[in-house]
Amino acid sequence: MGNKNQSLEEEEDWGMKSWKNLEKVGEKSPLIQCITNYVSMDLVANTLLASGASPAMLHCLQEIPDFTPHADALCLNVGTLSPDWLPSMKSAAELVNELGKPWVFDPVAVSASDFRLKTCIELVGLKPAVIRGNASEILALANASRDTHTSKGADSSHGSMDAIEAAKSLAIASGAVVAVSGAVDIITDGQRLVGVHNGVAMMQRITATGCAVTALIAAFVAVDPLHAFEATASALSIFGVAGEIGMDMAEGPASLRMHLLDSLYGLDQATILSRVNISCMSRAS
Ligand SMILES: Nc1ncnc2c1ncn2[C@@H]1O[C@H](COP(=O)(O)OP(=O)(O)OP(=O)(O)O)[C@@H](O)[C@H]1O
Ligand SMILES: Cc1ncsc1CCO
Ligand SMILES: [Mg+2]
Repeated sequence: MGNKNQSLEEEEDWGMKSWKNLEKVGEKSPLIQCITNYVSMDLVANTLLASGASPAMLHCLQEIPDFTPHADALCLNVGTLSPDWLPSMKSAAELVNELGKPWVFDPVAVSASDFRLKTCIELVGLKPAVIRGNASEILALANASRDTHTSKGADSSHGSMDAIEAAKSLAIASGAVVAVSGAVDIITDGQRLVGVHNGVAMMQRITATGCAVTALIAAFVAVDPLHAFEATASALSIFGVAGEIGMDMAEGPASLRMHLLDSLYGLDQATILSRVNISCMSRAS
């Protein structure tokens, strides 16, 4: 009985936290600089706009000193990595660090090549506030030094539950909050661990939904930088709820993409309070 009440309170609390974070994004319209892959640029920008944030897809090294100080958060994504973008990524991350603003990292297909793996390890060294990947990516990043590469592409060949220990060890080693997306999204700071039970499987059939939710995490962390763990879980849950509502109207991936964005734009407090499903999974010892 006690436990049941406690878990009910936690669920209500997460619903309200998620709503408050989304409301703050709408009120403050944080400016999110995204250095992201070519595939994802459109969906990332439109996801941020639908949530109330303001996207800027600038990646030119010469523009970073002028522009990046105006950003409220930075999102880096290595999906279509090339050596000429790397100085921009590093310079932008270093600048936001100096300015005390958060940045969020998406290690897309981290084990596709040695160059990408080395780059991702270097970027993790630049202290992202949050790292979000699918299970294969988080496993590969956490195990990088042990050379246990398994999946080379952008899609996951593991379930998120397979990556819980990897996520915890990556969080402890990097100091970042680590999120593993999947049927249940896992979020940990190395101590706390929650699962987000929102979303629909069809979201995997739209390219760059992972990249989009990473950018949404950046917007949520921008408005609550001292609570990156809560901001990350909220953003994943809100994006999942938008997917669930979108799926009620969708006939396949293309219409889900449209309805997900419309649903994200239209979310209200009552819907969020009734649908956010985040539960405490364990406490690391
Ligand atoms: N089986 C599932 N059931 C419900 N939601 C899911 C499922 N799989 C993924 N999602 C949701 O889809 C979104 C994208 O997660 P996914 O793990 O597919 O990212 P990804 O592999 O990095 O995608 P991409 O690289 O294409 O951007 C997340 O919001 C996640 O919660
Ligand atoms: C399919 C794909 N390839 C490189 S980036 C990307 C988008 C999903 O991460
Ligand atoms: Mg991805």
